[in-house]
Amino acid sequence: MTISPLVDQTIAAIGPLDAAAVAAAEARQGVLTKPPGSLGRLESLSIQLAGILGQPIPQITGKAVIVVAGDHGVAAEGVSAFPAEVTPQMVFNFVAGGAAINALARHPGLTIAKVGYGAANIARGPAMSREDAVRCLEIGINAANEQADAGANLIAGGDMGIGNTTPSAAITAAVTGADVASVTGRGTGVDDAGLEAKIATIRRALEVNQPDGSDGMDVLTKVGGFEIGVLAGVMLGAAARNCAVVVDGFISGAAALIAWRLCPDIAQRYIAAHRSVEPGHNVGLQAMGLSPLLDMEMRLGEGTGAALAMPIVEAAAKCLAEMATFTEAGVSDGDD
Ligand SMILES: Cc1cc2ncn([C@H]3O[C@H](COP(=O)(O)O)[C@@H](O)[C@H]3O)c2cc1C
Ligand SMILES: O=C(O)c1cccnc1
Repeated sequence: MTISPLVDQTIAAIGPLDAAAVAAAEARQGVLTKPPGSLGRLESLSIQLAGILGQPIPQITGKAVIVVAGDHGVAAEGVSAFPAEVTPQMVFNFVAGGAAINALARHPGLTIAKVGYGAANIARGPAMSREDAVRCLEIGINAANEQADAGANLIAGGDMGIGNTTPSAAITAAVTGADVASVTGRGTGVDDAGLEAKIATIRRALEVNQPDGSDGMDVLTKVGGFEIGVLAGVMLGAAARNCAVVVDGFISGAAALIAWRLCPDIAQRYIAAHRSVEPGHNVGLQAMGLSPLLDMEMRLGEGTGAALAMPIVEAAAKCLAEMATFTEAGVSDGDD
């Protein structure tokens, strides 16, 4: 399948994990001064990181959260508890440093890479043209490359886009085959009637568009969104640079599903940060074989869950790097 030279090259650069680094990290975990396995998921995380970064003792050299905003024509169907104007208003808030993600990752900066004035209403037709979908992926790849060039090797995406839990649910249903009702939540907080109407809107979007859930480009074009496409590109770009991809909440999870359909090997480079309150998030994570690190009962997006999980990933790397071995510390191991 050919998407564009940049996207094709990026996908081709994403291979399986570095097996030698994985084996070395695994062996080292076995001789550090602790009962085997006692650091639980910190151990498996450190081993996964070794494989992703291609380093027997992986080092996090920099972190980045790339927040992407997009408007959604489907907001006109009343699927959100908030009006679409909130999206650009929140972009100003991000730049001013006043959003939740600013409190967790304090380095505001704005890049303008406009795809268009919002995705079209998916309840009536496709979200975007194929050209726009390609452009989204390329913008994301370039953004990830910029961060990797600046030294980041732990990269997350974050989203802002009123209405975007609707395409995210449509994507999750299309890719996983799950029933729409099981992957649709209240987003910003729609009431019971709003939730029923939202489910009906998502069913309509899938009926009208008939996305092929095995084809990431088809899903993005028909029931995606601009920020979701850019986030999928960020993930592809980061993975191609041997960076770890920290997956945030429901919208990032939907983007991760699209990138996974474009490149199945990428899932090994995903670290699921947290379990969103949105029920579809866990469905998507499970389809990719991922288990989230945290359950903070969050449902915000913006990369907030990913930012919270990053110190845990760093802790995993530090334990592997900095702990003494039984021999070094003169501590008797279990065989003595
Ligand atoms: C003030 C505000 C800040 C946000 N930051 C992220 N979201 C999140 O909520 C929205 C998705 O929910 P729905 O599909 O129900 O519209 C997205 O903008 C998402 O980024 C926010 C929402 C609001 C209102
Ligand atoms: O899980 C998320 O990322 C999420 C959930 C609800 C609304 N916005 C984002």
